[in-house]
Amino acid sequence: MRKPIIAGNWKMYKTHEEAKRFAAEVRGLVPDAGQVDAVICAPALFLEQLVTETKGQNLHIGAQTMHEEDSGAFTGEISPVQLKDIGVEYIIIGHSERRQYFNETDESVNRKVKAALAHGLVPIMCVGETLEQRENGDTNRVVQEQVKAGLADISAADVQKTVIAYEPIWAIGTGKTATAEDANTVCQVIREKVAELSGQESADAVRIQYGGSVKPANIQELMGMEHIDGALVGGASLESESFLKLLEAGANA
Ligand SMILES: O=C(CO)COP(=O)(O)O
Repeated sequence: MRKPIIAGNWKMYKTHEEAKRFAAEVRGLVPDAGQVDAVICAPALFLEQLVTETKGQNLHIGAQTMHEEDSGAFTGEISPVQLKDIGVEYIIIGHSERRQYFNETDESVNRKVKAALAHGLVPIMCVGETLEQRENGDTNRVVQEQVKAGLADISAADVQKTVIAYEPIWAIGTGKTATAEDANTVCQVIREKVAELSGQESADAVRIQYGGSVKPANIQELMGMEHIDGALVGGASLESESFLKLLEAGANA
């Protein structure tokens, strides 16, 4: 069985003080590691502090993007080596907001996924269609192409360590969720693509999250679906109370 993974994506929210308060509020309340992997992907500024403040708990810290090189003259960027050095364990790669506003492409996503794996970070690789693509019946083709390009030249052992997040762009921050059945269908399409690219063992092991307006009220139904192994959550991960409810639902899935 695949262990559920619930990850919060704080995006560009919270002050230093608010991040600190969140860590204090969840202390001692995170379900244990046998039940669920719990992750917070925070703004880079707060990563080191959060790693320290969550030590010894089943709450793992991730970044929201990174550069693929180990070091170099890339003003403003952060490398996998630097993230690993301060105790970061997860990295979101190719979020639709990065693809839309920061020119990330399937090719750069692939380079970053490889770099993350090479440095022992767990990549959460995001895929998903726009509303227009969905309305044109292109959803399956779009996500299959993103998965194929994103996982190009990655060994089966590394594919099995990767988390794929299916986030339909029209469902992000809009309050619109894909129905659990629709989300499950696309996650199944992704799993079948992984089987074709990397073998059945990879497809059985790879964890696929759904993301897009996930909240305590709908997570249970989503987690009940065969091909949905977790959630990547924006808005509902910002408050400790709702994040803990999401973890609880993940632990009981
Ligand atoms: O983009 C998301 C997580 O990466 C989803 O955001 P919301 O949960 O706020 O819709």
